[in-house]
Amino acid sequence: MASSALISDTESWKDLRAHVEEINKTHLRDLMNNTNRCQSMMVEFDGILIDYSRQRATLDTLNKLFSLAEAARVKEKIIRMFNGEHINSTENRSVLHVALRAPRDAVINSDGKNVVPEVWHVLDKIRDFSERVRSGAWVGATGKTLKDVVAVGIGGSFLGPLFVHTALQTEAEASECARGRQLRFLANVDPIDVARNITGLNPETTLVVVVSKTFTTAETMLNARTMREWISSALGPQAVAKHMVAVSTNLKLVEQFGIDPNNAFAFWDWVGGRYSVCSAVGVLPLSLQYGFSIVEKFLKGASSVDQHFLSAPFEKNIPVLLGLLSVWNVSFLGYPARAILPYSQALEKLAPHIQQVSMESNGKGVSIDGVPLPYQTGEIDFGEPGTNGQHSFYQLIHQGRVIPCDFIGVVKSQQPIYLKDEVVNNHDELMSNFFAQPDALAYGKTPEQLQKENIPEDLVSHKTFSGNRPSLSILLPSLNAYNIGQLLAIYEHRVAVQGFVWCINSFDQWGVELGKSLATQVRKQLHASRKKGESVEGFNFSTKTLITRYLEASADVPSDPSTLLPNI
Ligand SMILES: O=P(O)(O)OC[C@H]1O[C@H](O)[C@H](O)[C@@H](O)[C@@H]1O
Repeated sequence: MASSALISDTESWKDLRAHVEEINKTHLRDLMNNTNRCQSMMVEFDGILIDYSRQRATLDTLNKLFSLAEAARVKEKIIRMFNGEHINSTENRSVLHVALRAPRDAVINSDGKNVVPEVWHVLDKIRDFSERVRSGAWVGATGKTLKDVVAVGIGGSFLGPLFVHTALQTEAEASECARGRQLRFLANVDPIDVARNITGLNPETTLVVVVSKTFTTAETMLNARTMREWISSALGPQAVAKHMVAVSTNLKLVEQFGIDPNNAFAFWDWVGGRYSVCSAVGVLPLSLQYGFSIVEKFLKGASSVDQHFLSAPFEKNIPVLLGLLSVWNVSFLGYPARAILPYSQALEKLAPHIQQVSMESNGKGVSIDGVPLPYQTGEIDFGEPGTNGQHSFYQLIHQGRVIPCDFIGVVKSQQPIYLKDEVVNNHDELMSNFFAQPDALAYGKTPEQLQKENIPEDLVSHKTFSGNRPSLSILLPSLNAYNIGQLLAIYEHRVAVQGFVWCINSFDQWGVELGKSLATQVRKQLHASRKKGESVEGFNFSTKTLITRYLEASADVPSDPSTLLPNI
């Protein structure tokens, strides 16, 4: 395919378009009867079992998707990514989050230089620092051990670490290592988030980790200044050196902020924000909370999937298969959304994290060459743990819109409970739902079945389930640091595969800029109005009216305030 030609102009794409008609003649009820088909639609790697037999696809569909992958040069693009080529062309950068979890002796080049030694240099520094803090060798300004950590950051500097932290919190080994310690995340610029984070914390025993790739993100920098004030107003300005450290690619700005460069943990421009949880962004706060050896297991799990992604043939390659099936659902079957439904409360922050990984990566309108696309890219991701979601939005999934679902289950619970005299144990109860929901979606319930059950005629249509609703099931052996790393890497690479097929740049995010610059204009206005009483100018009627109302109704806000921090 010539670089400016669109993937939708290829024969493979057109073939899949035509194939939809064939698939529309099938029903999952019947497809599921074909054991050979179902058997070929299971794939296993490193303890993880994926069952995609409930996708609205046949083996023929898969072959056609493999042809599409070939037309889109997916294999070549994967290799180019691992080789450190500048596949993020609009920012002229490599995309090398795989190097963050590569073994110490691996060689991964960016711009002719092996980056793995730098990665391990920072990892070793984190191991050393986190051990000193955890052991009490590094203490706060008043000599007390720092047992609590507030990680200040937003977007990719927040969601991945929050996901992993939430998943580890109830894991036996990790929770033992975290005994007596707390890790909190301050993300939103809303002062309420500051209040929530500092409530119950003592500055004397708190370490603040400012996490920002750029060190310019408005929200993070204001929150960092707020936390600096919280520390210095309680302990004096000299305490900042002992109570604040940073993670960034911009070490110059870290120093300007007043953080000792020795206490700054670097990462690199070849790590995208939403792919940065395996850099110091996640590794530092998580190591402070759980110890480096737990976090190293997480990195190993991700690395295992990296190797699989690079080397497994496409028919057995989990991220490739899942990525291609997502493209099938979005671009051919026309399903714009995807539900991420982990049957594990520990995975409650998976969906919010994948929302950024997937939607910021693939929500694009032009090809990587800048050509407007005649097809939609990306999907609308949302999700909640089961069974909570079942009592909330599943109604729509069963009888309303068709939303392909990812069901994620775990064989061994992190926290088993057995009650004498119960029919099943608590985890089996949860898993009963995990196994039942995909079949309910796939098979549905026909009017004939309802009539046999003597359902009153006027209720038959209400109680009918059309079925034929696709899902896939991911079964993890357990949920420890290693498995969490595997799961993360599967989703990261799946998103990349989708972007490779759609021929977009999944690694830039220009769409977040416009809102930021308009906020700058509003910020200037609020400042001028509050300080100098200037009237609101330069906005459309609607925005002007709203801002004016806001200012008038909050006229009691002091124009030259003295410092006020939350006090709850
Ligand atoms: O880590 P930072 O530089 O503070 O960036 C935080 C976030 O900022 C923006 O919203 C970007 O779109 C995100 O991709 C990024 O993760």
